[in-house]
Formats: sequence, structure tokens, C-alpha cells
Amino acid sequence: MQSVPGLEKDFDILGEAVVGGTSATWMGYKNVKYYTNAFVFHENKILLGYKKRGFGLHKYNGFGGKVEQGETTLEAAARELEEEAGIKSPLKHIGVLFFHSDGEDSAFYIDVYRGDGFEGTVTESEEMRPEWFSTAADDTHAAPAIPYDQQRETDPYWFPLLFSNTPFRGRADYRMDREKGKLLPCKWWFCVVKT
Ligand SMILES: COc1nc(N)nc2c1ncn2[C@H]1C[C@H](O)[C@@H](COP(=O)(O)OP(=O)(O)OP(=O)(O)O)O1
Repeated sequence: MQSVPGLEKDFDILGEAVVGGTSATWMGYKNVKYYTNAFVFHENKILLGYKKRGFGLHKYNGFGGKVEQGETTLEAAARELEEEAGIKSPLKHIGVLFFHSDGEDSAFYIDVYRGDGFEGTVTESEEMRPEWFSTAADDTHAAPAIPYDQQRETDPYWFPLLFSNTPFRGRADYRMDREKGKLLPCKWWFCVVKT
């Protein structure tokens, strides 16, 4: 595993890992940009947003965005959740993800938050259309299954840890797949944090 700014302090507490992809070295990057991603849980369901514009267009994700100057990442996560889904939730930090795409100057450093329960009314925004999905193993909760085929390719590595409330860390490098004509993960690791 290669060091990542802000993650180095965690390396001695990382546990079970999924590692995959090419044996080539990790990609370099010039800058790191800080983001948040918040996931709200309620009655065996998770709230995801369908991205209507910009980065991640037409994919489901948590609610989040850039951390603005002077904000903590928790403040940024709460602000983005309210802007994009119209709700507040008692957010707790659950993970850190680091993504870099070949050819980009900046890498994404993402603080991931989990909130159990919410206040307010879930409301569609200009950027996101919120929808509930089932987190139950069976289909008894009358919500659709997690839409992994409309999410980022690396989400299946860490979503189970988010569901089980297990702190995690991870990194993936993306490269253009010329045959498929899109960026795909070429090297990755995802770990639980030992408690
Ligand atoms: C594999 O890469 C990623 N996976 C997942 N699941 N989420 C990712 C990945 N890379 C970035 N993200 C997240 C981080 C943020 O939550 C959003 C991107 O935020 P956005 O570009 O919408 O940021 P805003 O500040 O809202 O941008 P605007 O200036 O357009 O409002 O994706």
C-alpha cells in the first residue's frame, strides 16, 4: 500500500484488506482536493442520490461535495446533505477514501460519514434526486436493491463496511480503458480499521 496524505497515521491500525489490480506503481498526483460523502440510514434503508449534473452524472452516490475554506469536513458533510437532500442527520465519521485518475492533477480525498435517522423532509435538489434502497439481505423492506450497476466501480468494496458500521479506509487509481471508452479502476486497496 502506498502512503496517502492524511492516511499515513492510520497504516498501523489497518486490518483485513482487499487488494487488486495491476502490479504497476501507484500514480503520482500534484494536488489533493478534500470532499465529503454522507449516507443516511433509516428503517433498513439507505438514502442515495441520483446525480443530475456535473461529476458522477447519472450515477447513484451519497450526498457530498468539496470542503469549503474554514469548514471542518463534518460541517461540509452536513451542509452538502442539507443542500442536496434537504435533511439533517447525526453524522459520524466512518471512512476515508482516496481516488486518483490518470491525467488529472488533483486526487480526491473523501471523508465518508454515516447518519442513522434524519430530520426534515427528503427533497430533490438541482443536483441530486434522493431515493431509498434496501439494506436488508432479503427483500422484505419494499425498497429496491442497492443499484451497484449505476454506481462507481469501487463502491462494492466498501459499501458492506458502511452497512455494518465498520470504519474503513481505501484507495483506488483509475485509468482510461480504451476499449470501453471510460475510466476504470486499475489498482486498489480497501481495509477495515482495527478497533
Ligand atoms: C471512485 O470515485 C468515487 N467514488 C465515490 N463513491 N464517490 C466519489 C468518487 N470520487 C468522488 N466522489 C464523491 C465525492 C463527492 O461526494 C462527490 C463529488 O462532489 P461534487 O463534484 O458534486 O462537488 P460539489 O462541491 O457539490 O460540486 P459543485 O461545485 O458542482 O457543486 O463525489
